[in-house]
Amino acid sequence: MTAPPLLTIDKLSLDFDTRSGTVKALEDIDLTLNKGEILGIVGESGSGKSVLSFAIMGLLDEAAKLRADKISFGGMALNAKSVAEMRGRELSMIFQSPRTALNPIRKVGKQIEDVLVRHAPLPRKAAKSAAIAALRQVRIPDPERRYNAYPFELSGGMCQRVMIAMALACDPTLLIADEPTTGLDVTTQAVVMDLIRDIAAERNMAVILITHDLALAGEYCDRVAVMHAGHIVEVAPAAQVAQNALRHPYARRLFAATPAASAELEDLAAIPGSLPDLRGTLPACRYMARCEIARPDCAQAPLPAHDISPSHLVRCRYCP
Ligand SMILES: Nc1ncnc2c1ncn2[C@@H]1O[C@H](COP(=O)(O)OP(=O)(O)OP(=O)(O)O)[C@@H](O)[C@H]1O
Repeated sequence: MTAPPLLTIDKLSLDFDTRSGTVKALEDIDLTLNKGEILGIVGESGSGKSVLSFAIMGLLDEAAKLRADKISFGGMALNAKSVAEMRGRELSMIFQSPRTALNPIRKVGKQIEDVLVRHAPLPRKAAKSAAIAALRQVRIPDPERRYNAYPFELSGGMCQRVMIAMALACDPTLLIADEPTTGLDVTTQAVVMDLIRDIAAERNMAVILITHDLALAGEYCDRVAVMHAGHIVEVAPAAQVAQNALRHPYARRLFAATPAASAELEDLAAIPGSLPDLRGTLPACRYMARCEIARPDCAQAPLPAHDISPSHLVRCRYCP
């Protein structure tokens, strides 16, 4: 018998009420994540990757209107109360720009200690050695000395490792990593991604990797979900990325715009057209205005879900 998924999301939609109208940021999101699995969520800027992770983490602002048939984590319904209890413990998140996420005037070791004291919870006395162990686990050389460093004394890659140490301090079951390698040079990106992958494997921790970079997701993830304008348009085993076997016209464009193992934002801009305005009336397929195979009935709901295999799903009426 197969184990139930760690995370299940059924029919999640998210609107933001703004002065200029309702932004339909996410619609009909279905997603599962297994224990220990690494799932990449890929799409260009504005496709909804971050708001989806904020929805899972319960970090949405008051203008957000979230609806879902089901969001469950570890067999429990995730609601405002349960997610607040799990955040920082079972559920953890790292963001891009580690330098701005860290407190500039507090030693990095103390910042890890703060997390341990608040969430583990550990007494302050025991937290110092645990913080040093956490620095060692993210392969920071000479962790006893680095415990006393301020963020400005560390490189961007080291700061990101400190952020990872903080996120992992309470041994989460799910880590959401939102563009964790943005702003890092290519070698440091690989070091940080190898670290996340290795720790995930050691701890059987699930990871959601949010990225613009389809090649990176293909390399480090087990499965990849491609997002466009608030829809998940394709979910496939990551091996399909390297084999250029994604089917959705947008996913194929995204692949074509990924020149080698590292796509830059500018390369992704090579996809023709732009994201639709998410306020007002939208066609069922939000990609149709940019799509070379669209037909008039692509505007009609429902947006079909087409199973290529049990692990490969595409939401497109006409892709082969
Ligand atoms: N608080 C908010 N109020 C109104 N609209 C919002 C709000 N937060 C996000 N949005 C909209 O939701 C959509 C998805 O945004 P999101 O930040 O999740 O995209 P993204 O794919 O993560 O982009 P990026 O890669 O640039 O971070 C965008 O159209 C954005 O403008």
